[in-house]
Amino acid sequence: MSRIEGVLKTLKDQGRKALIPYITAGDPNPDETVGLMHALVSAGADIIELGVPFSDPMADGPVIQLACERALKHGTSLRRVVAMVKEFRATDPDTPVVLMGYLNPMEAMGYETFATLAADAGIDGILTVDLPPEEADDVAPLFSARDIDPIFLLAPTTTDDRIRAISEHSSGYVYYVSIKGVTGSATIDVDEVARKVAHVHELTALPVGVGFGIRDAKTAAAVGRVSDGVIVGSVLVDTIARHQTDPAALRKALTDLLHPMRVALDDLVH
Ligand SMILES: O=P(O)(O)OC[C@@H](O)[C@@H](O)c1c[nH]c2ccccc12
Repeated sequence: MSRIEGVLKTLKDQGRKALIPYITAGDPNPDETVGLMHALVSAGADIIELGVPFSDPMADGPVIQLACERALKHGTSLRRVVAMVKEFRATDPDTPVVLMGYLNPMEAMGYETFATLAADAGIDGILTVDLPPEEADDVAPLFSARDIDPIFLLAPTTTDDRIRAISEHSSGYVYYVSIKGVTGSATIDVDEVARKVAHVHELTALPVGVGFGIRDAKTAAAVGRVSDGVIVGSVLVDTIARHQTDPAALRKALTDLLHPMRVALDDLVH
């Protein structure tokens, strides 16, 4: 059983939901990332989604675009991101890390080299934003062969046939994108998400994580009620932007945001 499957199974047995924060590696600068990852775990993260900064992040809104710019300005390469996970892994053997990224840097490195380095660093899952699962036949097996879970996105417009095909290529969990549009959008319709996620659950046995548009504890709990986990990105990245120059204030601000989400999700158990 992979580290991701293990964590999700334990949570499910406890009736709890996964809290999956996203940050961009190298933002505000590469020296901060590993410390921020540990801070996220202390605040209640079950899995960390770590973004590989990219110059043309089509699926991202302005908040994460700027994070990518900050990280790239400081020379955050894919190789360096993998090294950050290795450093994190040395002191946290338990918390799964999902690397989230666009294909271009992985392709430039070579998928096989990337998969080998990722496995060696203790990366648990790889989410390739712009790899259509139909074209994943060549890439996903390189990850699976190294016990790395390939994770794919499902959108509100994804047809049933594609949901089935995508979940066949996936392990760990599938990521349901709650809205049409880019990351960091303001509002989500929780009832609509509930209907869609219930439908996805009928088509796949994998756990379903939901992301896009979750900015507060109340929404996290409402989405957690109908899914297996919530992914929270832009609101955290925005906080990083506002506290770039003060690492202590940054960690406190991140904790103040994330911990109430943990509490709200765990309150669902009762
Ligand atoms: O930022 P939001 O709206 O909270 O959504 C999570 C999201 O940031 C994270 O999972 C993510 C960042 N970049 C992405 C690109 C595609 C899919 C998902 C992502």
